Amino acid sequence: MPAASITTVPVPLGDRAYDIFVGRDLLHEAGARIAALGARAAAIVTDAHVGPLYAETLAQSLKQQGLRAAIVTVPAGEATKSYASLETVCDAVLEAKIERGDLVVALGGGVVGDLAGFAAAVVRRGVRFVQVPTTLLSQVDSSVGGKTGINSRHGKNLVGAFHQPSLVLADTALLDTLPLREMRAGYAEVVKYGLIDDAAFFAWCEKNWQGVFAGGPERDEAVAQSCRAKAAVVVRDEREDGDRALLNLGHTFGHALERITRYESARLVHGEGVAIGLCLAFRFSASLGLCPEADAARVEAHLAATGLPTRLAQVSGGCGTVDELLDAMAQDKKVKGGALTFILARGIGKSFIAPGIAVDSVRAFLEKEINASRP
Ligand SMILES: NC(=O)c1ccc[n+]([C@@H]2O[C@H](COP(=O)([O-])OP(=O)(O)OC[C@H]3O[C@@H](n4cnc5c(N)ncnc54)[C@H](O)[C@@H]3O)[C@@H](O)[C@H]2O)c1
Ligand SMILES: O=C(O)C(=O)C[C@@H](O)[C@H](O)[C@H](O)COP(=O)(O)O
Ligand SMILES: [Zn+2]
Repeated sequence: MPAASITTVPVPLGDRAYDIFVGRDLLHEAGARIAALGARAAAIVTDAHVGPLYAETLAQSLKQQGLRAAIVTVPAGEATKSYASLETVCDAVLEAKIERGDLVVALGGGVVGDLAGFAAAVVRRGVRFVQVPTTLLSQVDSSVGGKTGINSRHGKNLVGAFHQPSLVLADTALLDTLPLREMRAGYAEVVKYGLIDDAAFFAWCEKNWQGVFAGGPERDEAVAQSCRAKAAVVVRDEREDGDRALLNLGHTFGHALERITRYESARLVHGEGVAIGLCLAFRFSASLGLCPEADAARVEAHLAATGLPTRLAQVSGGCGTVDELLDAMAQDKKVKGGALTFILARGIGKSFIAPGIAVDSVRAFLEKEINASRP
């Protein structure tokens, strides 16, 4: 049998440089790659869905390399990015006697990665961590770039730290067990890279999305290309002093919806918020005369074709009032001097950072969007 092909994406961040490996069946050989980091023990943090599927394979692979491995399991879902779960994970990592030279290994989606990464950032004032992302979203986005954190009742990801992983192992075969809803959610972040600055990649997505979902070679290609795109931005601007904010395309609206739906995964998951947010960002840009209406329509048509929500009316249990949406957006991390910053677009692949957006123009746009969706 020919060896499965593995793509390596370097993230050259000086003394925080690391590699992302993308390919099928990386989990079985994960122990050797992780052991090469020189730790003696690892705390594998996972969730209640992923743990039973993959944690034992990873633990065995680590043990074969002579590492001590403990497994810490948290509940699945966005509500787990909380102060309470942070305490649970930090205590469990300490209980497992993980030293500074050891590792926290995040085995799961973005929820586990963000939570475990933040625990690693603060336990003993910083231990190293490895990302083993198991959702499409975490393989193409959250495992790369070092943003870690939890949610607050005030808003998404408002408590956190930049803490880069030491290694990312994206085993695309693990996505074979991912529910379709979560595959779609992750796909919204794939499309985002095309919309930011790569119109050719967006066109590739329109043509190849079914292969990505089905697990053909297109899946590995989409994951590797997304990681290359994200790594390039992170290397330019690790701590979001400038360009990195482009990765927030669709998120000012999306994060507001996640707060309004109280981080209840049954109502809305992050990628669905991003899908609606991407469409809103393009329609808002069109309403300001910045972007052709046809481009906004093309974005919506593609996301809708994959089964993603694209309109506020599709938020289960309601999207809240305009005032509630604006109130949630006021806590966005891109706010400067009280003014909103949006990522807007002059067209597909032509996104830009737009500071100082008047609240009144956002209000008028949202009123129109909400009224348009009334029966
Ligand atoms: N740090 C970053 O840069 C960054 C980037 C994007 C998103 N995020 C964050 O990531 C989170 C969303 O991550 P997500 O979409 O991966 O959600 P998630 O972690 O909640 O995972 C989605 C669901 O899929 C299940 N699951 C995971 N892998 C599976 C597998 N292989 N087989 C079967 N089930 C599996 C999980 O248990 C969960 O129920 C949000 O909190 C978001 O804010 C962070
Ligand atoms: O890595 C980034 O930078 C991103 O903005 C990627 C986003 O997809 C991700 O959802 C991120 O967590 C949002 O960051 P935040 O700073 O707005 O919380
Ligand atoms: Zn995101």
